[in-house]
Amino acid sequence: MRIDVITIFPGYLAPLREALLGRAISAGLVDLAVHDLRTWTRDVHQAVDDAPYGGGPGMVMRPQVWGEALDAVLALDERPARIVVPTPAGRPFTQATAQAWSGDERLLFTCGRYEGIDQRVVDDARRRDLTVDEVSIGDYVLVGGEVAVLVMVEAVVRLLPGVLGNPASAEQDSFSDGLLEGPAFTRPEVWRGLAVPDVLRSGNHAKIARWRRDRALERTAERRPDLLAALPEDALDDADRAF
Ligand SMILES: COc1cc(COC(=O)c2cn[nH]c2)cc(-c2cccnc2)c1
Repeated sequence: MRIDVITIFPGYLAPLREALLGRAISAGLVDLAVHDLRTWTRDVHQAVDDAPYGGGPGMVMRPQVWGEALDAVLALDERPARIVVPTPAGRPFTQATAQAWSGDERLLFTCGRYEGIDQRVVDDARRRDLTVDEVSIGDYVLVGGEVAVLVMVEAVVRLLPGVLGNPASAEQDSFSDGLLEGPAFTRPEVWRGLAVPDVLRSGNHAKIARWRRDRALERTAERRPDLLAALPEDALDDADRAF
């Protein structure tokens, strides 16, 4: 997978070259290229923003600079790219999104700052039949899209074959069965007077699986009833309902 990121703060993306993601890049599982948006400015001040039409607070990122940057970066590779715009106004980015994008050949992230990017940049790309996804990583406002890109790249790249040492861990992700993960424990058996639940040391794998499922259902019902309500009819068996 090729990943391009266009930003006015390339340094913000440095963490992508650390640890797991860094190893995925060194192993050639991911090609990462970070581009400074100001490369495509033409004025001495390298202006990337201007006042919003219609008034209102803050500034908007100029279409000319973004248009030239997108065209230039797209042209660097003939593989079709999914253009991703992180924004509070986007569709929710979920594990399902990460799963879907992990099959893409190329992702191109555009990091907006200020109040956002002139809408015509997205409109122009879409009318050229480019895939443009405006997505939100959560209902809060960040100063720029860079942090959202770190989140999304990590969620996607960890799903690529060969990236995680233990692929089972991605398959048994939280949300993979639509429920939250239950509690996890490791040694010692007793820590500060708190013991590991006996069932987990019983060696009875059926009982352990049942206990884990019950804890996941309990936690999901308590913290994310919306996820429980969204489960397909056949997702819960009689034992689940009994819980
Ligand atoms: C592209 O347009 C953007 C992008 C961003 C950065 O992304 C996020 O904040 C985000 C992404 N998922 N959840 C939040 C922020 C603004 C923005 C800032 C101030 C007021 N209004 C909007 C605009």
